[in-house]
Amino acid sequence: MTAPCAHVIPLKDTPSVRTVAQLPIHLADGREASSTIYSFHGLSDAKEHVALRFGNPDSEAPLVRLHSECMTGDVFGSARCDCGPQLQESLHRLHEDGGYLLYMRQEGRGIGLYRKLDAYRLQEQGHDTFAANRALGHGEDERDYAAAAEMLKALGVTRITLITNNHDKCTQLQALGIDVVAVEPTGVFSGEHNLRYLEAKVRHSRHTLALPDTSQEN
Ligand SMILES: Nc1nc2c(ncn2[C@@H]2O[C@H](COP(=O)(O)OP(=O)(O)OP(=O)(O)O)[C@@H](O)[C@H]2O)c(=O)[nH]1
Ligand SMILES: [Zn+2]
Repeated sequence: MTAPCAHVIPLKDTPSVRTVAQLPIHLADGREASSTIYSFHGLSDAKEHVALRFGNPDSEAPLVRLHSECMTGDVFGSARCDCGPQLQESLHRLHEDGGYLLYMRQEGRGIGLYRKLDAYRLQEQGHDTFAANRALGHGEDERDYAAAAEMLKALGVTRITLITNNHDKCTQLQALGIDVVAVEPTGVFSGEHNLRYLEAKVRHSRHTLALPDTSQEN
C-alpha cells in the first residue's frame, strides 16, 4: 500500500536560473554597458529578484553588489537617501571590472513602498528612519539575504568580493554559505536632504560611512 498523499512532503525546488537575456544599459556618464540579466526559479521568498552580470567576472571572488530596491531613489533620483548614486556607482564599477549586481526586491528595507512612504511622513514629524519603522509596527530592518545567497549559488558563485557598508549583509551571506573574501565600501553620497538618514544608518545599523563632520556648524 502506498502512503497517503497527505504524508508526502513535496521537495522544494532547488533555486536555479530561469531566463537569461541580454540587457544593454545607458550609464549615467553616457557610456553604454553590456550586461546579461537573469531571472530565477524556486527562490525561497518567491520574489522577482534579478541578477545582472557584467564583463568577465573574476573567477576566484567576483565583485558583487547586493542592492535593495528603492523606487524613489533608483528610479526618480530622490535626494532623501543615497540609493540612486550607489546604484549608479555600482553599475560603473561592474562595467569596468566585471561582476554581478543582485537587485533585490526589498523596498523600504523589506517593509514595502507604501509603508516606506508612511515612514517618510513620520520622519517629517521628527522620527529618524529606524524609529519611524518601529512606530509603524515594523522591525528597523526586515531584510534577509537568503534569496541573494540562493541566486549566487544558482549562478555558480560561492566566493565573492562584496560592495557594501552594511556588515549585516556580509554576516548573513557568510552564514548562508557564501564566502565573502573581501568587502569594498561604496562611496559616500551625502547632501542636505539625506544627511540625517545617513547619520541614522551609522548610529543604528553598523554601517561604516565616513560622513562629513558638521558638529562645528551652526
Ligand atoms: N523603511 C525605510 N526604508 C528606507 C528608507 N530610506 C531608504 N530605505 C530603503 O533602504 C534600502 C537601502 O538600504 P540602506 O540602509 O540605504 O543601505 P544598505 O543596503 O543597508 O547598505 P549598503 O550596502 O551599504 O548600501 C532600500 O530598500 C530603500 O528603499 C527609509 O527612510 N525608511
Ligand atoms: Zn533609497
